[in-house]
Amino acid sequence: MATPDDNGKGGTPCVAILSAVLDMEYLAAAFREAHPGIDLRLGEELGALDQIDAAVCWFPPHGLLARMPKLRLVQSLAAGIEHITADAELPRHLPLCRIVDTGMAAGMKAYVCWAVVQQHRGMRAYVASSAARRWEEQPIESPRHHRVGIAGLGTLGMACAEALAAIGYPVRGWSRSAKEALPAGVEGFHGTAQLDEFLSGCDTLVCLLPLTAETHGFLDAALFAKLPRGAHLINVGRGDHLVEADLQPALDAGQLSAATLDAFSQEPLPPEHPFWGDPRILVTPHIATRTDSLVIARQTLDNLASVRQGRRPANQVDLARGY
Ligand SMILES: NC(=O)C1=CN([C@@H]2O[C@H](COP(=O)(O)OP(=O)(O)OC[C@H]3O[C@@H](n4cnc5c(N)ncnc54)[C@H](OP(=O)(O)O)[C@@H]3O)[C@@H](O)[C@H]2O)C=CC1
Ligand SMILES: O=C(O)C(=O)CO
Repeated sequence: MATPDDNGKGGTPCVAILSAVLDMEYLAAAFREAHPGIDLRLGEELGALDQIDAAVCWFPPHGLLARMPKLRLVQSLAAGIEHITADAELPRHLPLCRIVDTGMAAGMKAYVCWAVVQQHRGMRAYVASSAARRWEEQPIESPRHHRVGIAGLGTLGMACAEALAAIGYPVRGWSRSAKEALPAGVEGFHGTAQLDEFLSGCDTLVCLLPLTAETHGFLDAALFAKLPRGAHLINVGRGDHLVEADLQPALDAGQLSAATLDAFSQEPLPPEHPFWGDPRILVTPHIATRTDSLVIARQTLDNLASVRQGRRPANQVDLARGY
């Protein structure tokens, strides 16, 4: 029988917020708002590990989850989960869930549309001409003539495809499996057999794949060679999708014209990294989108309640598939 304290979800939840790379204090208030009285553990204050029911993670310290014997749920605070599955000791029998959220999709749509338009319309030139008080037009090409391809037609890729089609770009998407229903103006491709055909029609290529064994190093010289000459690359997936050493040679050769990158193999991007200061490369510091803290807290607590009630939690990852 549920008590008022447990909100009908089976006892006061004990939730750990774990990260080896970020101060997670910012999430605490949202968890307390979502469940006043929650037993929250974070930072150095994890207490008895055998009391923890659920762990919310962003690059959790390796080996720690395996030392929580009563753990029932591993929750990524992000859409991606490779930062958790990289832990060789991850208890793989437990449900691992990720965040799926309309607010996150809205942020990604805004970033990707901005990234496409800023390059296609030459918007960066206006920053310079404005500073120099010059009234100077860049060439205006109709979006109808600029084909945008999205590798990864999942929650975020599909939202971006729909948004780009709505502002007039011919859009194509590539996924592992065939899509039965696609938004108007979006053409679908799937599997390795259709990859080359997909790439041949991408004046801008957006990477929105999850990072898996199959997609690691996806953006390499061989792939760039299959794009139309002068294509623009946008990587909002993960840094390790890109073979970083292959990017500047492709730009030097004119095979690519520009790159807008939000994710990097090493974050923060080290100060000596050659991408900094290259006028053809626009670097943003992994800010394409974020999830509202309260959404993370609510999805975690709902998922823990589901697990406690013997139900499948929402947005559980298929660990065999890797996403
Ligand atoms: N920069 C940022 O701020 C952020 C980056 N991200 C990144 O975006 C990624 C995508 O998120 P989301 O859309 O929610 O993920 P989803 O799991 O919803 O979608 C993944 C898509 O990739 C496709 N895919 C996976 N593996 C392959 C493959 N081997 N070949 C072809 N297609 C493949 C899937 O195909 P199918 O449909 O057939 O399953 C699916 O269409 C995240 O994993 C994360 O890395 C996410 C949020 C913020
Ligand atoms: O949700 C994700 O996977 C992110 O990268 C958020 O920054």
